[in-house]
Formats: sequence, structure tokens, C-alpha cells
Amino acid sequence: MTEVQTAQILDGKATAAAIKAELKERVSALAARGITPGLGTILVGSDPGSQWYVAGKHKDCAEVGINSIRIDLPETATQEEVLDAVRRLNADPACTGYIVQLPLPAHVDQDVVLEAIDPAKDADGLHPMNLGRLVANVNRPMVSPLPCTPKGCVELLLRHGIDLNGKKVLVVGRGVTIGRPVGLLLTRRDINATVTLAHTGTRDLAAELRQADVVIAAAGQPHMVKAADLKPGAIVLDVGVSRVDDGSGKAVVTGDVEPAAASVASWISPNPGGVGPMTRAMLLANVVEAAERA
Ligand SMILES: Nc1nc2c(c(=O)[nH]1)N[C@@H](CN(C=O)c1ccc(C(=O)N[C@@H](CCC(=O)O)C(=O)O)cc1)CN2
Repeated sequence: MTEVQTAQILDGKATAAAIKAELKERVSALAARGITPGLGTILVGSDPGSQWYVAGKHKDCAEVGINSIRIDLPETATQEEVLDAVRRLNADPACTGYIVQLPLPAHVDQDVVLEAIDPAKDADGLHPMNLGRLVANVNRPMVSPLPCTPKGCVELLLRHGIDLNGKKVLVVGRGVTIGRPVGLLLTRRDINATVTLAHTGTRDLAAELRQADVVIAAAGQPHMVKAADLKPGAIVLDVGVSRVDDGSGKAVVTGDVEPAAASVASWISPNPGGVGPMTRAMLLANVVEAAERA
């Protein structure tokens, strides 16, 4: 039997397009003050997914009038060579903010590289100082960048008129780029959700899912969130991205949520086309905010 899709769509593509149009105006206002924001990227290696994401970031910059600076290093680059690229962007006045595309090759220590980024130029909000500010300033308006995917998740919900005040949110996944920071963001007083963070050590994920008004699935495990376990009418953000064989040898993007969830949820984000485009838009927002702060 084929399920009927009843959930409304949290359209990340359209929302990101609207945000980019707003950012374009802010970039024009900066230009009137003689400021052109610049985004730097450091890509190590030739992973096709990472190359695609970095190319997308430069295309987005061109669309809204942000300059971009690209540093590509080979897979064999040493940690010192990666740190050297970081130091170059820290010192480059044309670079307002920058990112180091993740994941890095296994021989490069991600924590060391992220800590070497100038916190004022941390366009991803992943420097320990900025993550610390998210913890410490949790109830104050943000004075530092937020990680792009968590910021994108919240923005996607709010721009669809979804009030999270008092909602029970289940975050699935405890990674530093999504799971942990999104929990902190959602518990800020102005958002006011009640958050449970599930992970591979969670004993009964189905029981947690049945309680949740909102599910943010960011574990990177194809279809681990089962439609049958969702509370009817739940709001579902499908964040995880995996590439799986579609049966004909072709790799297709697959989320963490079973497609049948669209017949149980009240709102659902498609994947692709949901949180991914929002991540891209939030990176641009962080660069514009950094230029405005400077
Ligand atoms: N330094 C960082 N590295 C990584 C981050 C990050 O935020 N900062 N996040 C991901 C990759 N990422 C951005 O870098 C990213 C992932 C997905 C999308 C996106 O638009 N996805 C499309 C689907 C595209 C596909 O076919 O894969 C969608 O959801 O519609 C944008 C950016 C890990 N690394």
C-alpha cells in the first residue's frame, strides 16, 4: 500500500532563496560603506561531496555579492600545511570569515585546525571559543557566529511559523557540528524548547520518538527514524545525509528519516531540499554578520 503524504513541506530551497535575497540587500548596504565581505574556504583532498559543497559556497557568494577566496590542498597535505593555510586566511584583510571543509583527512587533527582559526573569522561557528559563547551566552542575543546547520534548522522552523516554545524536541545525533549545538540553541529562552539528545547509547530510541513533538534527525544513518515510531503530527527535520546505492549501482542521497514519515508528520523537511540549502544560506549570513560587526 502506498502512503498518502499529508505533511506540509519545510521548503529549505525556497526559504534559503528568500534569505539570500535579504542578504544581498545587506551586502549592498555594506558596499555603500565601502565594505565588501569575503568568504574563504580551505578544502583538503578530493572527496566529491566536499568538492561539491565548496563549489556551492563560492557560487552562493557570487549570487549575493560576497567575494570568495579558495584554498585547495591535496589529500597528502600535512597538518602544518593546513595550519599554514589557516594562518594565511587569519592574516588576509580581504577575508571576513572562512571555513575549513569537514571532514579533514584522518592524518590531520580537526580539533587543532579548528582551534587555529581566528574566532572573529570563524564563519562556521565551530571554534571552541564560539561554541563556548553559545553555552555561556545562551540567553543573550548572539554576538558570535552560530554553527550553520543548527542555525538553519531553527530558521527553517521559525520561517514556517512554527513556535517551539514548550515543545518537546528530540535531537538524534550528538556530533559537534549539529546535534550538540542545536540542543543549546533550542533551549535559549527566546526559543524555549525542551530538548532530549539521543545518540548511539540511547536504549530505546522508539520510546523517545513517540514522546517528541519535534524530531531533528542528524545521525547520518539512512532511515533510522521509522515512521511507525513518530508521534502523529510530529514536526520532522531530516538533516542526516548518506549516499546509498539505489539498486542500479547509482548513489542517491538518503536522509535519516523513512519516507513514510510524510504520512504521519504534520511538517517534514525533504532531503535533499530541506536543511542542506539552509546550511548554505546560514554560512552567508555568518559572513555578512561578521562584516557588519567589524
Ligand atoms: N566546515 C564545514 N564542513 C561541513 C559542514 C559545515 O557546515 N561546515 N556541513 C556538511 C557539508 N555541507 C556544508 O559544508 C553541506 C551539506 C549539504 C548541503 C546541501 O545543500 N545538500 C543538498 C543535497 C546535496 C547532495 O546531493 O549531496 C540538500 O540537502 O538539498 C550543503 C552543505 C559537512 N561538512
